[in-house]
Amino acid sequence: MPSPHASHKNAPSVTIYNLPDYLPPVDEELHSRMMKHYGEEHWNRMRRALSTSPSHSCLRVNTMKADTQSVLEEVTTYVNNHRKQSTCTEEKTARDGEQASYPPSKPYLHPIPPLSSDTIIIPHASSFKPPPLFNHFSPVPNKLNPFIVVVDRLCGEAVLRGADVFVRGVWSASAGIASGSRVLLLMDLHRHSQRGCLYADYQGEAICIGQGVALVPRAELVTATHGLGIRVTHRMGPQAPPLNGFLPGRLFPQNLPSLLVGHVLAPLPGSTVIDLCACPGGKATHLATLMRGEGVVVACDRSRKKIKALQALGERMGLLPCLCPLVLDTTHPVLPPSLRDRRHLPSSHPVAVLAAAAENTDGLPLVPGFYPETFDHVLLDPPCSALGLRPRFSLPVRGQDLDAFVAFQRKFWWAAVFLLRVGGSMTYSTCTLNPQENEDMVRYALDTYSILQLVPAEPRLGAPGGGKALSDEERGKVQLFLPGGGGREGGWEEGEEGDLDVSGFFVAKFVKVASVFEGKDGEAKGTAWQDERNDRDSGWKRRGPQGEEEEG
Ligand SMILES: C[S@@+](CC[C@H](N)C(=O)[O-])C[C@H]1O[C@@H](n2cnc3c(N)ncnc32)[C@H](O)[C@@H]1O
Repeated sequence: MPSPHASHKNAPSVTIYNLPDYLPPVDEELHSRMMKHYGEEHWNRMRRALSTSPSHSCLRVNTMKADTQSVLEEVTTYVNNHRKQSTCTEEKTARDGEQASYPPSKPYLHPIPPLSSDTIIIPHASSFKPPPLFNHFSPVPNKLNPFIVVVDRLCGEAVLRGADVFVRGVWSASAGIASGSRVLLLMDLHRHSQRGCLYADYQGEAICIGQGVALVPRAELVTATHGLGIRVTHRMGPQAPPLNGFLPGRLFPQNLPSLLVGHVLAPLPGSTVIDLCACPGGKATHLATLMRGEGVVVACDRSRKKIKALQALGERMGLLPCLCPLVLDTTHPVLPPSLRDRRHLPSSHPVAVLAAAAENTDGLPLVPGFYPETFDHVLLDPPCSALGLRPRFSLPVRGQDLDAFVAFQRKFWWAAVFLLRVGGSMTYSTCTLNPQENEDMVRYALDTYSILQLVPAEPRLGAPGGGKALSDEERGKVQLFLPGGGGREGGWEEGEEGDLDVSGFFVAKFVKVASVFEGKDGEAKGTAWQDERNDRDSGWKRRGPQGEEEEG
């Protein structure tokens, strides 16, 4: 619902939407596919939930560097100091005729083992009441009119997740803002005005997302290239505290379902693991931590820039050399066994391959790939349509793009199956609501690679899968997380499996029960899979669809 403050004469032409009524626009084809799968009511509930952030923050403790219980105490102190600070600012506002206050937050360890060993949940008070300054809002300047700052969409989404405003995210600002001015925060939806314009000249559609205190004057807000610009004192929805840069190296903010993936894969110390699509590295660093730094997690990504950043993260977290970041296109990472003989390598074990590798100028190993059936565990978390990320105010994916994601993801599967040793496990995950990339992909994998067996993804936090691609038993083995109240008609009862206010996510686990080279039809299958591999190199399909998680 647009607010009544739209389009006044001699004033910025702005239409303001209220949270959480705002439904992000979606491409027609995408809309109809989702409606068909989830039903109208459920899909609309999910769309609404997508424009809010989860009602908690989730933090993973780096147990290689810190003790979970003492980190919990530090987090509790930090969160409540932050709350007090914000309440002081709100009390000042209260003296000006408004009120806002929130109860103290009680962070806790996730109750389900083994998450209880490293997972801290910070529950947030939540209010969609417009912030106090909004009551004075009018596009026509007047005495009570507060200063307005418009931020871009990505910055706005980060603010709703708990971030302060960095100057790079500022799109437009009122004249006269000084350091210490209280400002109302709007999020621009369409970039119709010019970046850096005066708020009086701003035109467009926006959402009120909160209020804060300027840390620098207007000129710096709109021209500086880095640094904090506004401390946020009130956000629409969950009142998440800023956590970036808090206890660096010891804490890692990570969505709960993403954090679950490491525990589902559950590598033991000394294991040999490959993460085929590793960056930015949340899951790979978790795996190395669970292995207590013993063994190897080969963390591959085709983006050199991202791999360099992952190397720096691994260093900060004390996980090198167990974590081994590697630039590699993992749609074709399998070396033919014949190459091993030619190179006189002592072993095809990944560690031997890494040890024999030359280094490039960045100090990263130059490895063309690995030999078949040499990893104990494989993680496949490929680029996906990312329809589950929250909060989101734009869903740039079109219905027809979904097929492209599926085609691209299938290119990693043969590699995963070839690299995994017999008896080893493979975990597959996505952050999307698209069933083609979730349940349908599991069906594809089971039908294509009969040597893979679906096993329960445990511990269980999510709901069973949906749709018709999997049998009841198979649906019960995978985990599906849907924003806005679970995966079935009418939502879930409170406390029931699936009743989690999280981002959309999917996870499935497999074991490999026979060799790709074994069995009476093994050779034929091996050839077929090689064909699939050879098929990889055509046109844009090789580069993959340009989703959000892609290089760029
Ligand atoms: C969904 S993200 C992975 C997130 C990661 N697992 C984590 O937990 O932080 C997908 C990643 O795959 C990478 N990628 C895309 N195509 C690739 C390819 N052909 N080979 C290796 N990595 C690729 C992207 O650069 C991106 O970083």
